[in-house]
Amino acid sequence: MTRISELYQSGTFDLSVEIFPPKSEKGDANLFKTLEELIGYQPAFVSCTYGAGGSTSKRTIELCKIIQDRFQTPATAHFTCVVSTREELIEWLKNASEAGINNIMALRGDPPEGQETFIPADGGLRYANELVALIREHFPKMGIGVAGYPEVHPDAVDAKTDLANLKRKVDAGADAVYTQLFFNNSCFHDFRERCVQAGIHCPIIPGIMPITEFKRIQRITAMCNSTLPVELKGKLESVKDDATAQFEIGVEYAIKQCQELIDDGVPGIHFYALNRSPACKRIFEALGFHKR
Ligand SMILES: NC(=O)C1=CN([C@@H]2O[C@H](COP(=O)(O)OP(=O)(O)OC[C@H]3O[C@@H](n4cnc5c(N)ncnc54)[C@H](O)[C@@H]3O)[C@@H](O)[C@H]2O)C=CC1
Ligand SMILES: Nc1nc(=O)c2c([nH]1)NC[C@@H]1CN(c3ccc(C(=O)N[C@@H](CCC(=O)O)C(=O)O)cc3)CN21
Repeated sequence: MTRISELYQSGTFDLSVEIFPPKSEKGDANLFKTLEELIGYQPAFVSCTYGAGGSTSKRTIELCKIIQDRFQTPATAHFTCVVSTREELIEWLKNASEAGINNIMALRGDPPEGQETFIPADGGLRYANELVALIREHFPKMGIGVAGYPEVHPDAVDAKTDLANLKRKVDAGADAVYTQLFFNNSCFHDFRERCVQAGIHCPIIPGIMPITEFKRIQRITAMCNSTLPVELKGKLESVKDDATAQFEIGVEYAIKQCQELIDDGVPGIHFYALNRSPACKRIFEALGFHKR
């Protein structure tokens, strides 16, 4: 199956979609329905997150295997440094590789629930660049994606240091950068320009999350340190008791935002679909991507 290193060639456009491991059987059924809907748009890969505290580490591999075997679509497994020793990380990578997974999203990881700051495990890794280096050392052919922060990572000392840290990840061998979700394209443009100036030359893929619910997006943007433009927030607030109106505003906004990015020549878009298909379907169709 395709590796991230083979994507984003000039003249191509690659869609990708992100999901998370559900916590119930009902959640599983919903996820498989979502995958069936979205796979028709032939994403270059589907990525599956890795639960905080490594809670879903086996599930992430299982779901990636299902994405590849049942849905015939390349998978990218998210992978974090949280709670694992070096040896445990290598063991997980071996399992992933044996399951046929060719792509890893290499992350430091969020602190486990109830913990404010990230504390590295004894004998573990502290930063994502160390994880990238570990993967490159033991599995040199693996496709590797890393996270980039147009609005700066919440733990970062400042924007410049954060960018220097992104460069460490790319220099350690990452193939592409996937951005944290953002709603203001000018943030992305500035970020991309700063990346080039800092000597980061790999593809930078915007990460877009369609808004489907005002409450949910407020929760998620707080977690991700992403800003909702004042005007958009006001519009959503004015229909806070109308779920359908919130969805419509979210879809309209994402279509405009993505169309602008495509017109600007981005090599792909990574969609934070997060186990839901209706908004993505509407957006894909409006952008001229049609079902196979
Ligand atoms: N889909 C997912 O699962 C995603 C998860 N995230 C989460 O975002 C958080 C950060 O992850 P990453 O971006 O992978 O972490 P990272 O290790 O690249 O960066 C984390 C923080 O440490 C700083 N830093 C990085 N390398 C450093 C170094 N060598 N020396 C000193 N400081 C350094 C960075 O500036 C940043 O503030 C995690 O909580 C991750 O799980 C982010 C995007 C997507
Ligand atoms: N700091 C950070 N951590 C992440 O894990 C992360 C990011 N940023 N940025 C991009 C995406 C967004 N992620 C998300 C966001 C929301 C859900 C989500 O929908 N969670 C459910 C609850 C999960 C459950 O209990 O089943 C929700 O309704 O909020 C999952 C992954 C993963 N990614």
